[in-house]
Amino acid sequence: MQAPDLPPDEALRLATLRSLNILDTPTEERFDRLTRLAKRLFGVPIVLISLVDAHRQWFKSCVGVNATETPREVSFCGHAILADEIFLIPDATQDPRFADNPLVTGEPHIRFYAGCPLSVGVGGRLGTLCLIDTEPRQMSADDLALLRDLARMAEQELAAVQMATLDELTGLSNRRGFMALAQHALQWCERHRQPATLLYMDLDEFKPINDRFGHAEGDLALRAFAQCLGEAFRGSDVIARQGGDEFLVLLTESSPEQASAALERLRSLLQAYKLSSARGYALDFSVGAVPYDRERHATLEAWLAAADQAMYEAKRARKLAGPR
Ligand SMILES: Nc1nc2c(ncn2[C@@H]2O[C@H](COP(=O)(O)OP(=O)(O)OP(=O)(O)O)[C@@H](O)[C@H]2O)c(=O)[nH]1
Repeated sequence: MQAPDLPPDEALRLATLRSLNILDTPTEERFDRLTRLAKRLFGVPIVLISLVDAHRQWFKSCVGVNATETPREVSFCGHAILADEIFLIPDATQDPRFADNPLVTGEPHIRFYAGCPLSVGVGGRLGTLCLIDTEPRQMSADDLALLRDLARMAEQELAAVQMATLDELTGLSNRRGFMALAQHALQWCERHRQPATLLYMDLDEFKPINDRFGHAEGDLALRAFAQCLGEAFRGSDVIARQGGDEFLVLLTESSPEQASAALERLRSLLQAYKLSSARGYALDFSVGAVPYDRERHATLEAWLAAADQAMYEAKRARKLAGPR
């Protein structure tokens, strides 16, 4: 048996998959409708929407099997996500990569497999819509086109899941997306005994920008701030717009000193933006920076509350100090 290789973009692929916060969620009619439809149209006993996680494939939707996941190393879908085209195995018993695969020699006795990769944006191939039969079979050009069409519909549903985690104005994660990504990032830091710092930021004097220059200018300012965040922090940091003029950054593998250095970078970028854009206002912010402490922060929510409180105190101190 040949276990599937890892795709070159595995890290981005897994980050995208996890940011959807879809793994281990309950069944949903919008996905089940597609697998049922494919089962009827192709007359196969098994159809799956399979998402390929680090060590397993997990089924967002499945008809014809009771399992909800299998190890990645025995999965056909692990192979199917390595290329853009449909991965077709007319008879697994005749294919040296699969003839002794336990899913072929045992339940569910796979003979035929056709998996169309599913992508969302540029995040890589997250999984497949796949057809499985216990008899060998072939696919016509029309069959292949139909499977592709159904896969595009599954991708649209996945994209809708992704949209629910994004902030439309800035393109950053929204709070929901942040909670999902931050949970994974924090677990990673815990496992690898790495420090992490949470930044809770609120723009200063943002309302006057709206009031003086209009809401559209306020939107532009929020987008400019988001852009500076993206440049100041690492690609692996979790950056989100919490709502209104509040932003969150979770810095992983970062000491408090490294977090301070990143904040200094951000202030320099904002200063440069002010000078180059000449829009008649500055973008400044108050921040609460709280290093992760497993004793004090039992949950992500508790950590966020501590950073919110620290931000509030920083803002109050700034207001007491008067205009700068
Ligand atoms: N343009 C724009 N404005 C927004 C958006 N969301 C929230 N706001 C405005 O952001 C402002 C946030 O209020 P505050 O945080 O109290 O304003 P502030 O002037 O920064 O106050 P301080 O934080 O005390 O300095 C409100 O006026 C909201 O109407 C948005 O998506 N676009």
